[in-house]
Amino acid sequence: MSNGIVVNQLTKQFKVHEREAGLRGALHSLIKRSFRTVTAVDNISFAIEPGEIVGFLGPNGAGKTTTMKMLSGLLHPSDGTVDVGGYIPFEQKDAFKKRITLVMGQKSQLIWDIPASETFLINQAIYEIPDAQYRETVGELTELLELEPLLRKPVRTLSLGERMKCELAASLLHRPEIIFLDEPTIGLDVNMQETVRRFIKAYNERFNATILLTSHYMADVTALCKRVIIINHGRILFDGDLNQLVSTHAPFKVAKLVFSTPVEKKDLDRYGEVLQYEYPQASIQIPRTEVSEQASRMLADLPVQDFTIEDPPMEDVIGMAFAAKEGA
Ligand SMILES: Nc1ncnc2c1ncn2[C@@H]1O[C@H](COP(=O)(O)OP(=O)(O)OP(=O)(O)O)[C@@H](O)[C@H]1O
Repeated sequence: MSNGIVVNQLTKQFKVHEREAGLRGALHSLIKRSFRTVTAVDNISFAIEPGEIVGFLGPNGAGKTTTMKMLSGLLHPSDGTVDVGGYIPFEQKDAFKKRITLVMGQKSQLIWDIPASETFLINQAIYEIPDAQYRETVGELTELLELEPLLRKPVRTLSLGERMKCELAASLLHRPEIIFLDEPTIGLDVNMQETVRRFIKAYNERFNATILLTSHYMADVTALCKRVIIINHGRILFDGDLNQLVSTHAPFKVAKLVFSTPVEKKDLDRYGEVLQYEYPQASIQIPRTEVSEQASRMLADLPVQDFTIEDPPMEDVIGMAFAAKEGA
């Protein structure tokens, strides 16, 4: 059975009730209701191969959550078709629900006043997980996520990061092969983000799970996703290799230098565009094709104490991709 996803010309429109401003408007809208149509997802198509981890990126309100809800069967599409692991999600078949999961960083399925281990038991019953498989999976997840000290505490006493780890475990007890992760690291500190990221990668490798992930943290995307789909105003702006996105929209790298003695700013201009210079540090933007030549010149000519070459921040690359499309 395939774990792939095929989305074809998918659209979702919401009808939103519009109320006129002020008391008069409020009274008027009681008598005559007017509606506006919001197109949250606008004719998108893509396919995801079994075992792929794809980053689903875009600004607030772009249509990411609405798409994930349609893929997991919580929302009915207005138009178009969706095939997730061979199922039509909105039919909500039990066999489909056993193969997928949707984790939303901003929402919790754990019951607040009882320990996470008891929510696990509820999920065991809901997903009809046989005892032996349940014990084995809980054991694996407990080890991978270091849950041992957390499982018996009431959920309300856990930190945000601890709760997210339990949340992931609860969502994965039935070993779904297709996973929708909507901001799984939101609000977590850097160490916990890293733990969750490592876990997602390990789960993907262990079960060859297909994963669609949204995150506003670019470190999640660069660590986990070879491919990204960028969406804005419900439409796909880019679908492809992350490296290709970077080289198309940011055809340069940034050299970061630390000097042992001061240098003149004008002496830096000849290597590229100086983004910032305040002794002892400088950042210089260099076209990708010239990086090795300029790097060896700088190391030979300047009193360099420390030197690194970096890609521009992903946030900037995505900003450039948006700007290029909107200007096109
Ligand atoms: N139930 C709804 N009723 C009306 N409009 C909605 C509904 N759900 C979403 N929308 C609208 O659809 C658009 C897309 O929203 P969606 O939540 O899918 O965006 P998103 O990309 O997930 O954003 P974020 O990063 O903020 O979570 C927004 O304009 C939103 O206001």
